[in-house]
Amino acid sequence: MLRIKNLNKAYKTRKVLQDLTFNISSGEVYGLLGANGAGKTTTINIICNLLHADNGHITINNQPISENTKKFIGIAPQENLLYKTLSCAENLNFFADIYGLDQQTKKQQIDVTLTAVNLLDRANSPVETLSGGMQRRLNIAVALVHQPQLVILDEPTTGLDIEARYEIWELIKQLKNQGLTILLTTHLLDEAERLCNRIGILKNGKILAEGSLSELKKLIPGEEVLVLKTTQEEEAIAIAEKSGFITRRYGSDLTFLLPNPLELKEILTIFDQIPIDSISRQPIRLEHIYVEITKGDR
Ligand SMILES: Nc1ncnc2c1ncn2[C@@H]1O[C@H](COP(=O)(O)OP(=O)(O)OP(=O)(O)O)[C@@H](O)[C@H]1O
Repeated sequence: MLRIKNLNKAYKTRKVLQDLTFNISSGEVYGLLGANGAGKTTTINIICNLLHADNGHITINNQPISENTKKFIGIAPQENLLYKTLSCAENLNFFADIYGLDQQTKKQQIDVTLTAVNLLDRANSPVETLSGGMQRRLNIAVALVHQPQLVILDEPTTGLDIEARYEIWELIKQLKNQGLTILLTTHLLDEAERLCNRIGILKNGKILAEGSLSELKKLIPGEEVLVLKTTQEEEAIAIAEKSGFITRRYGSDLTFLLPNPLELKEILTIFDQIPIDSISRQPIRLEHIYVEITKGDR
């Protein structure tokens, strides 16, 4: 549905997108994962025709991005785009008018989207009386009201408490189950892991790796992660490397990538010469993949 090929964008001499290439198929939730400044918002602004790339190709439904393709896209920006003194329904009415919905479709779509984001009972409440989580859900409703084919959610849970975050995740899962195509940008790895069919890891305006979680796992030289707490870290590293483990640090945690899964008994035998405060085996997660993939490109 969305095809992006060799997109480049620079602000003066600063290259922000460098041959950016990725596709999103219909019905897919694609996660664009990147740290602050990776180029996520710039990419979104180009997709929405708010910004022009210096060169490259970008199409939606095989049509080059233009004013005409705006109707295919719904965007929930990072900062809520809502009128605080207007009610939920009035906000949706305003945006539905911008998209040119007729009276009947508009009325119907306001009800449908308020129901989808679980705010029908707050239809007449002014936005300023809603919680932060509710406002974020309404911000997503604005993106849905004109029945777009592609919905862009730009860091939809940033700044929300965990309960509100769970509500947004549930909402995104529902939209996914309805077959909506979604581009989700986030720097929250567990968010991408939970919600996305495919993930692109973006750094300095380049996709460093892309695929489903299981495809990305194959890029990692390990089957399992071992987190070890010991007062004798140097000795632990020497022992581990002799056994073919790969040493990594995630924050202050001493961690090893194990090329093959081992029984805990076998692991304890390997480290039996040093004191161990704690040891835990974990499956490879997106967090580990992200660090592995981005570390060589810092
Ligand atoms: N109008 C601008 N003029 C100059 N530089 C800009 C402009 N907009 C963005 N940048 C720079 O381009 C880079 C990419 O920014 P962008 O906002 O696309 O990143 P992002 O991945 O969305 O980051 P964040 O998660 O912080 O929103 C950053 O280094 C940013 O400082």
